[in-house]
Amino acid sequence: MSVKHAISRGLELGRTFLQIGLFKSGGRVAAKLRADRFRVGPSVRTVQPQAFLPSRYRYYRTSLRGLAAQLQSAGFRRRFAGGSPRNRAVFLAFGLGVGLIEQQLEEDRRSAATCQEIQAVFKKKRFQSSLRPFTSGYKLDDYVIGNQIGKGSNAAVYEAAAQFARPKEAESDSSPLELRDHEEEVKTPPSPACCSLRNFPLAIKMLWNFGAGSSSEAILKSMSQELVPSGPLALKQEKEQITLDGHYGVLPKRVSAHPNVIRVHRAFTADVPLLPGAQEEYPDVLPARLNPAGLGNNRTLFLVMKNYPCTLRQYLQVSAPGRRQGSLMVLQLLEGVDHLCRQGVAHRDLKSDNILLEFDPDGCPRLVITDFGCCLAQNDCGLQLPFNSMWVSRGGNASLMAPEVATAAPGPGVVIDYTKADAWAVGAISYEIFGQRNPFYGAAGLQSTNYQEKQLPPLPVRVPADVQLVISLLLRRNPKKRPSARIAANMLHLSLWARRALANQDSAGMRKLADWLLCQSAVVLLQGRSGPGGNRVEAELQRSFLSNLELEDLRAAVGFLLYGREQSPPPASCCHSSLSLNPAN
Ligand SMILES: Nc1ncnc2c1ncn2[C@@H]1O[C@H](COP(=O)(O)OP(=O)(O)OP(=O)(O)O)[C@@H](O)[C@H]1O
Repeated sequence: MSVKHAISRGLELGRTFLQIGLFKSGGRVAAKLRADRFRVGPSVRTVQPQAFLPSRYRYYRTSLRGLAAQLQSAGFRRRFAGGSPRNRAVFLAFGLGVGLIEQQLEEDRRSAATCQEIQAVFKKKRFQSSLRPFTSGYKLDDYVIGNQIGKGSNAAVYEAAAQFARPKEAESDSSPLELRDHEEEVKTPPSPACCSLRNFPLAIKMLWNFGAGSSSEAILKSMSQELVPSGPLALKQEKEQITLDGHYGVLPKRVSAHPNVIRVHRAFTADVPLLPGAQEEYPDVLPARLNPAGLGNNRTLFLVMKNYPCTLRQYLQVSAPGRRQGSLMVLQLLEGVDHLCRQGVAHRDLKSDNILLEFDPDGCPRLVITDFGCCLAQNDCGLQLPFNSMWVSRGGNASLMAPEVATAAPGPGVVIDYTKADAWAVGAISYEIFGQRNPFYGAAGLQSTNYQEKQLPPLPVRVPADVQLVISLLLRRNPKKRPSARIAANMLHLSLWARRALANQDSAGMRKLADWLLCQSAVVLLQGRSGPGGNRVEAELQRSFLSNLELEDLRAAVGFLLYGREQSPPPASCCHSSLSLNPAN
């Protein structure tokens, strides 16, 4: 080998190591794609695309660090530096490569530290529920119950009010409980629905009790999933103690408050009352005391929540969200799902009826995931459900069951992983948000068990390309190739707010992104300080993003976005690939 050849060989190796580092910066996916085109010489292990899948990727990163250390060690130096000019040349070139790797690693460390610091600042700012702490409301008599506002297959929901929850205007003294939302000026003109919400700011869900018996403990145990979104004071303390210590087993996991997840403020058992419409609409589930032919038990569970103006389904029947508003709605669902996922909960029954909707002071829809009756919230096993018998429930709504759930066959050792199942359902619901039929509904619709990705109908052209990309990735059959709710949410965040930082991704890309993150953090902190702006949907979303900031997830999101843009570059005349910062869009 000539000296010239040795130098070029050494530089090639140096470049190889550097490039692997840079690939990492562009995100695993972009790296994987570029790796297809990238090969090094025969004496060095060929870098295969799958090397960039998470575990292998980590292996390479660790190996790189080890290799860097090894190269710098005295023994290695002696071996190369002391030899012929050719060896010295190789060593120098290696040294150059290692220096660059070190530089890259240092940059990584700085970016990771920035993310951690930002996360720590925003984690401290916990989401405040709309109800102030209060001490009463643990019995049905504490509430005035109005009209029925909804009914499902397991419950009827009624509007309700309580002395301690009356609207702010009616208050002369400071009540122990009030709805914070009333503190804000609502800009929308008053409508009958709005008046009803003012008179009845709460909603009470009365579960139908067939088989749980009539003891409070048995009811709480058999309907325990409904308690997953309940706050720490939702159950009366003695009740909580019984359920925690008694032989009925422990309460399920409970998730912390989040702007896109329903909050159950009170949960109690009481005798089933005869509420408006009961005899006509659900006579069979009434107890014999109220209907001699009824099959229901005498007592049941009641949940007290905030009363929302409508469900997502009802809203979409009368409104067509624009491209930006639609994207914000999809993003909220992803944030809600990510919040559940992080706390080991899978909803398993996401559909537009189970998503409630209200408006922020700017009129932007705020989406709230509700009805946890089918959720998976195991105290120990996380999101993996042993599926050893056909009697194990996979969840609700078979049409929106992710392929890995719908196709699972029960058997010994079989486990269903729900980690990305709700994210898949968000992908399907996104079609409805953008004015399309849900492709998995109806006799002629696709089946999640056997659809092919190419059969998915196209979304309207007005849907931004990045959002189309997110939706198509969420509907990937293979959960390993599907982004998590967090990564999909990050993609939308970046598309909405980091367009400039994302443009021209190069070796300084991560630095640009880190700078943008710092600016964004400052803006969001200032918004929070300047009053009600902090309650706006966009501000809540930005806080969610920053409080969950992880470098790896961010890189994966960048990688997916770059991959999407590489696949279908936007026409020069339009900027549909990302969402303009102009809220008018
Ligand atoms: N907090 C609320 N505010 C306003 N309306 C609500 C609220 N909670 C529920 N509803 C209405 O009541 C309907 C039924 O509620 P929910 O979905 O919780 O009942 P369910 O019987 O558990 O439903 P499913 O048939 O999906 O199991 C909802 O679709 C919605 O229209």
